[in-house]
Amino acid sequence: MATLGKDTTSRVPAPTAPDIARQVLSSQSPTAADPPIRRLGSVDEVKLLIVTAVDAERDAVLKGLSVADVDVLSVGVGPARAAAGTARLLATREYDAVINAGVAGALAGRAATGDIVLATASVSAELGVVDESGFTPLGALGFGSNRFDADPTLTAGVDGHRGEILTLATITGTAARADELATAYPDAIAEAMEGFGVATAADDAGIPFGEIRAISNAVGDRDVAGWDWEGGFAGLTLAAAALSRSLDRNGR
Ligand SMILES: O=C(O)c1cccc(C(=O)CC[C@H]2O[C@@H](n3cnc4c(=O)[nH]cnc43)[C@H](O)[C@@H]2O)c1
Repeated sequence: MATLGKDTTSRVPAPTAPDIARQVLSSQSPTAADPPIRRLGSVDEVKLLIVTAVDAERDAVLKGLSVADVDVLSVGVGPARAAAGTARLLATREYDAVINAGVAGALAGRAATGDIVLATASVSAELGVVDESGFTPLGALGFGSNRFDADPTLTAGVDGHRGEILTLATITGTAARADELATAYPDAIAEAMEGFGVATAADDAGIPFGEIRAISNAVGDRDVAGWDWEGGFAGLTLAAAALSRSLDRNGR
C-alpha cells in the first residue's frame, strides 16, 4: 500500500557541481561582525594586503607566508565582491600595495594544474558591448579601461607563468567559449573572477596591484567535480612562500 506523508527512506540526491564547489571552497562573504582577519604583524606595521575570494584560499596563502606586516583576508567570490571588499579594507588601514591571490582556470593548455600564474595585467573580458560584430571593450568605447597593469616588482620573487589573467563574472563552462577567449586574448594564461575588481579598488586608492593565481582546472566544458582544488591550494601555498622570501629580502 502506498504511504502518504514524508518519505523516510534514504534517497539522498547526488551532490551537484555547485554543491561540490561550495563544499570545497566553503565560500562565505565576511560580515562586519565576523571579519576573517589574521594579522601576521602588529597593526601599525601592516603595509601589504593580500585579498582572496574564499577562506580556503586565504588559509592556503597563510600556510606559505612567514613574514610579518601582511594582512590576508577573504572578501567573497566575483568581481563586484572583490572590488567592494578590497575598497572597504583599503579604507580601514594604510596599505602600500594589494595582491589578489587565489585559484584559477588555465586557458587552452597555457598552464597545468598546480602551476603558479602571475598577472602582467588583470583584464575584464566582459566589461563592454556585444553586438553582431562581436565584443567591444568598455575602454574602446571611451569609458575607462578593461585592464589594469600589475606592478611587476610586487611578484618579482615568485616563479611562474607571466601573462594576462582574465576576470569574468561568469565562469566559462563550454569549450567553445574557452576557445573564443583564448583567441581573443592571445597573451592571457588563465581566467578567474576577482582580479579586475581588486585592481579597480587598488587603482582608486592609488596603490600598486598584483595578481597571483595557482591553477585548479582547465577552462572549458564544465566539470567542477574534476577540478583539482588541492593542487590549486598547494600551488598557492608555494607562491606565498616564494613571496614571503622576497619580502624578507626586501626587509619587510
Ligand atoms: O560551476 C559551478 O557550479 C560553481 C559553483 C560555485 C563556485 C564555483 C567556482 O568555480 C568558484 C570559482 C572561484 O575559483 C576561481 N576559479 C577557479 N577556476 C576558475 C575558472 O576556471 N573560471 C573562473 N573562476 C575560477 C574564481 O576566482 C572563484 O573565486 C563554481
